Amino acid sequence: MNQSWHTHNPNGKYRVIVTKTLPGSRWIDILAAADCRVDVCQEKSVLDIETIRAAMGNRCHGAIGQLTETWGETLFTALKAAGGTAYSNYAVGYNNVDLEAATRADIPVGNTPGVLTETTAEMAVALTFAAARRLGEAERFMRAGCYAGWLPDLFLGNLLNGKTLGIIGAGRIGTAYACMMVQGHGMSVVYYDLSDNSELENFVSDFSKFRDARGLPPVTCRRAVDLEALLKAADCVSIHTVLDDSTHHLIDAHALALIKTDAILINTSRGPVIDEAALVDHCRNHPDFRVGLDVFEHEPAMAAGLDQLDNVIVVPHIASATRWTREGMAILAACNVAGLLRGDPLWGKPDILPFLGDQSPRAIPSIVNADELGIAP
Ligand SMILES: O=C(O)[C@H](O)CO
Repeated sequence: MNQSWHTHNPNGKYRVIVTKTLPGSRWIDILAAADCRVDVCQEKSVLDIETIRAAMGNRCHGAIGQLTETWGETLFTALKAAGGTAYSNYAVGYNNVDLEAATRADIPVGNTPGVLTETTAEMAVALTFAAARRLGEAERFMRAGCYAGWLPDLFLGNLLNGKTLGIIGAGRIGTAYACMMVQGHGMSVVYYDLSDNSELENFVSDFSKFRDARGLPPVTCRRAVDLEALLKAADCVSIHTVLDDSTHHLIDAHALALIKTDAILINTSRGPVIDEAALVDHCRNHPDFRVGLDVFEHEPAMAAGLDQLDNVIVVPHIASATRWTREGMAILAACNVAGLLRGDPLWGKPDILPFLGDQSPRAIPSIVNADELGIAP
């Protein structure tokens, strides 16, 4: 351990390493109250596997890692050998974690659901409007001193009200985003998912009745028969799926060619769901096609040419970046590790917010390989 690590509660019985400083301080109190010594890496750069393994040394009971790190066979074997029995990702997504390797090492993997839902959905909304109304281009134009007076055709964009929204992945975040766009902007929804989302369908149907009573046109929600049907129907496609083998490059050149040429494409899930080189080509050839990206295929790099495209707005993977959410993620990750080390039961309820109250429940909020390990409630 060198000076880039900071230690809290040095005499704690368990040793937990945390590979980045996390927002807030309550997460440290939670781990300290569970008798953990907490070693926190102060480096901003992404830690490689060797550095993390060296930090574990031969005594490490738990770890909190980042979505930018590859947690696979090497690290889980090392964690187990160091006496480790607990890992939590500081993220809801866990495509950076080899769950089979963790399960083989008998290590439960925690994640941080429930506190990112609205925050990420709000960013998807922000990107949708930024793309539809060309905010990036218009702001660059203003800052460059190009504004010479109001014009009838200056930066004409797309009206979303009354249009069709295509949701790829109607889970927690996709559903929250869909509700915001239906309720706020009168959009109808077509979604692509492995299962029916009757809650979303019922919400839209009830909201349509509310609109009807006010003399407003109906809104509808239906599950697409396949991805092709969604891509052809939508005026705005927003990606909310997990990244796995089945969704890698789900949006490739062929899929892009099916989307309306003046539609909007938003991605706040994981970069590799889109073939980014194909997207650059598509945007070059279709200037009215507009895109908002929070995530990138080879993060932090962008595909060559992406940064030159006026019809693309890009932000640096900040969809969950509100103080409340990032502090909440830290609390959930700490509760995952503290609860595992203490031998608490799994929470098993969908409402995760009680963990953010003054007194977190004596339970483990969320373990993604609980079934595989046979520890599901
Ligand atoms: O998976 C996640 O948690 C987000 O991508 C980062 O907050």
